[in-house]
Amino acid sequence: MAFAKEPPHTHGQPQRTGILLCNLGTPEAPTPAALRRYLGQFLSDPRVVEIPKALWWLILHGFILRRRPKASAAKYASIWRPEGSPLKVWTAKQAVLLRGYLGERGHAVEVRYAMRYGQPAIADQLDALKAAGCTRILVLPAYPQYCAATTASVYDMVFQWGQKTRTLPEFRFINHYHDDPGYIEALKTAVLKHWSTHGRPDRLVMSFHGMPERTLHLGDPYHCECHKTGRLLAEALGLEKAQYLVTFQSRFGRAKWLEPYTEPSLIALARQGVERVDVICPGFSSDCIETLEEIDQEARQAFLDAGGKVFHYIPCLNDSAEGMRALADLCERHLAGWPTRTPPDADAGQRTRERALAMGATV
Ligand SMILES: C=CC1=C(C)c2cc3[nH]c(cc4nc(cc5[nH]c(cc1n2)c(C)c5CCC(=O)O)C(CCC(=O)O)=C4C)c(C)c3C=C
Ligand SMILES: [Fe+2]
Ligand SMILES: [Fe+2]
Repeated sequence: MAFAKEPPHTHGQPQRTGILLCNLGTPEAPTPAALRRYLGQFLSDPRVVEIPKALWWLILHGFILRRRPKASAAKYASIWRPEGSPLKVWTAKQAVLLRGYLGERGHAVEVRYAMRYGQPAIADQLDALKAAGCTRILVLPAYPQYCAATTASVYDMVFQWGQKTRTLPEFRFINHYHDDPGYIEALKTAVLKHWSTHGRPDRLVMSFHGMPERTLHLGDPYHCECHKTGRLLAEALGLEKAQYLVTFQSRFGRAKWLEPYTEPSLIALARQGVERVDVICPGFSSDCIETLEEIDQEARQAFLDAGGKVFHYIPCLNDSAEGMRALADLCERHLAGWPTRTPPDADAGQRTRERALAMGATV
């Protein structure tokens, strides 16, 4: 294998620090063709679908990629924004804001975002960070709970890039932050803000993305970490066990996934006479198809059709000041020992915030 040519090493080159915020990925457009490309790449990742390659290839190309792109495109069209897919719009804003928050604290860091599937690709953004003089890179997967399908898959991509690179930067990885006090506090604030205007529900449903149940038995910590997040958030809110529920959404295929499933749980609550539910999705760092369409549209309808009266969806942390502060704190701790400090440049932070505001951020 040939390594790409790099500029010759010279002493005294600038040694900068970069952060790469990595999210899942999203189609480039809400069209069947773009969905086919996106789903084709996503669902070919052996970290995501763990069944023998030849058999899965037949199922994926013979069935799934024939029907799902069209159905999914219609769902994406219902949540699409003028600037693009919500997942990408939020992730891009978070990267800009993270640089601003860290800049205000006196850390001079380059922050870029990347998508595990689609654009901007992790490899391209690592090249860009390297070209900008970053010799230290902190990788922040945008997933609070560790899961092999998501977190480890981001690492795979970074390692793949590393295998083709001669002069590797020093890497650090944030494995998870499911029990980080700042993250729990940010979720608590989001819920309390919602309740201060809308009052309290009969139940708070915390819905996390699902996984095949066998991955739990194979040792994936994801299920446990979702429950820990749920418990810590409930404790922070002073909720009793009967006042909240941890559920799993987005089941894919026929295998058993983690239970209880979100939508059937909501239907059961409605049938039990629970009038109002609030749903929050703490596993998603930004709103996306899974929250905006599956929860705020489909699950809402299912709850109301089953006799429920009031359904509130509490948005993800997105670009909220609380969420950004939690991410900045988390990064700051993981940057410890790296020479990122410059004299505090409040103006740089302010300029970055202005850029984020120009992009429509709400902070
Ligand atoms: C086998 C299939 C899937 C596994 C396993 C899976 C795990 C998983 N996914 C997320 C986060 C997201 N998933 C999103 C979309 C999405 N997920 C799957 C399938 C699996 N996910 C599909 C097919 C899709 C696309 C939408 C659809 O066609 O239904 C998204 C949103 C992307 C967006 O563009 O908005 C996120 C985020 C986690 C955290 C996870 C395991 C823990
Ligand atoms: Fe998913
Ligand atoms: Fe979904």
